[in-house]
Amino acid sequence: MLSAEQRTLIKATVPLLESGGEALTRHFYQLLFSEHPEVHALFNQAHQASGNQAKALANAVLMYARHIDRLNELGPLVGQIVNKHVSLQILPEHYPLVGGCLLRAIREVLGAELANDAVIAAWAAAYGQLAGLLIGAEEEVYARNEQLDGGWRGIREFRVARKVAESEEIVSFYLAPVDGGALLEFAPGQYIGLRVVLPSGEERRNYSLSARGDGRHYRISVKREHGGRVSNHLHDQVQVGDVLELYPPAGDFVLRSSQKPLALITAGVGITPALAMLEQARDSGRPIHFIHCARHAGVHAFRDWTEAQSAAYPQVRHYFCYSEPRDGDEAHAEGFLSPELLDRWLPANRDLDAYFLGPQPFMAQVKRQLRALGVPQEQCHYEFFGPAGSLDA
Ligand SMILES: NC(=O)C1=CN([C@@H]2O[C@H](COP(=O)(O)OP(=O)(O)OC[C@H]3O[C@@H](n4cnc5c(N)ncnc54)[C@H](O)[C@@H]3O)[C@@H](O)[C@H]2O)C=CC1
Repeated sequence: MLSAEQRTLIKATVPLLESGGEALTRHFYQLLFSEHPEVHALFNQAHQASGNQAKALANAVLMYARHIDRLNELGPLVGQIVNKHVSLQILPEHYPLVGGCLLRAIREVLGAELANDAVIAAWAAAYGQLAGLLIGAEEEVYARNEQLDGGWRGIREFRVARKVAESEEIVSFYLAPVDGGALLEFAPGQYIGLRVVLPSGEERRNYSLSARGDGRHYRISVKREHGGRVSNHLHDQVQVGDVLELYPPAGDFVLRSSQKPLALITAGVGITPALAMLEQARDSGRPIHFIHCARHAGVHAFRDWTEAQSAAYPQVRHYFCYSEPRDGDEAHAEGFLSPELLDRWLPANRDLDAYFLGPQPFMAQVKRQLRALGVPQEQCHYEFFGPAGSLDA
């Protein structure tokens, strides 16, 4: 338990973290990777290079410091972190490594005067409290996943049963457990954790489950990322019959129970979780507005499938928008998604549930546009692939 004095010291560091938070976390990651190279695999190096991971940690630390008196008001943040950690198999032994480097980084970036012994001790206590909270919540999930039918803890081997090209840059993998056992059920919108060992070392990634599944396979659909170590490995090296190592499904970007009209608005590879969501929602009979933005038809994955869904289910409407159409490409509109298009494609009654996913500038725009169109903000849901960020900056 933190003392009142320690809480005061923590709160006093909030403005410092706000102005220098990212410098602090960047320094922290440098320390962490130089002192504990074994944790490299737990962090996607592309997110590292872009600075997103440092921003996300800065944001989390800041939120925690701001709410130190009322941790129950942290909202979805703790759940989001727990889900990410579980999907990458973060374990109790990782916390002291992170904690030690974080405290050192605070001291070195703020300087000995600002980060004096009392401040460091307060942060050590706060970190210990946060770590205890997360370790407890994560163990609950690990234990539950292990006990559920078809569940498991840690790694389970899956064999690639099918590999299907979905567009010029997205490939689906159908994965069946090598042990032939049952499959843990998941909620559409969730992702699995994948561990691969490459010549350059171990890597872990999350991939959304892109189909509701047949109870025997999970499906992931992977976009080839320029320079992406894991996506290029999956595209080029992994073939039918090969074995991949998975951690159980996780994630809280899932459909909330509702009968209101549903808008699934995606761009690029962000379409993947929305496919499974559409499958889940279509059986309920609620109206579904499936809006997808792609650069052009060549990279528009699952077009045939989406069209077949709206042909088979009258309550499903689909709209495609191409930002860089090639000659002969046909779509419902061209350019980026605009307020006018959304206005036209969404039902006139704006009391709907919207789930959107795509590149960050796209999500920021959709969020603003939905608000302007009068969709209640608490009915708008989105997720970041990789470290959480902010759409409001
Ligand atoms: N939620 C998340 O965190 C997601 C992140 N991404 C990341 O975004 C990157 C690009 O994803 P791709 O599938 O290659 O998408 P992309 O680059 O093919 O773009 C798809 C569509 O997004 C829209 N879009 C792109 N930039 C926009 C902008 N500035 N404003 C408004 N709309 C815009 C356009 O309609 C475009 O056709 C990837 O590196 C991926 O990892 C992708 C999907 C989800």
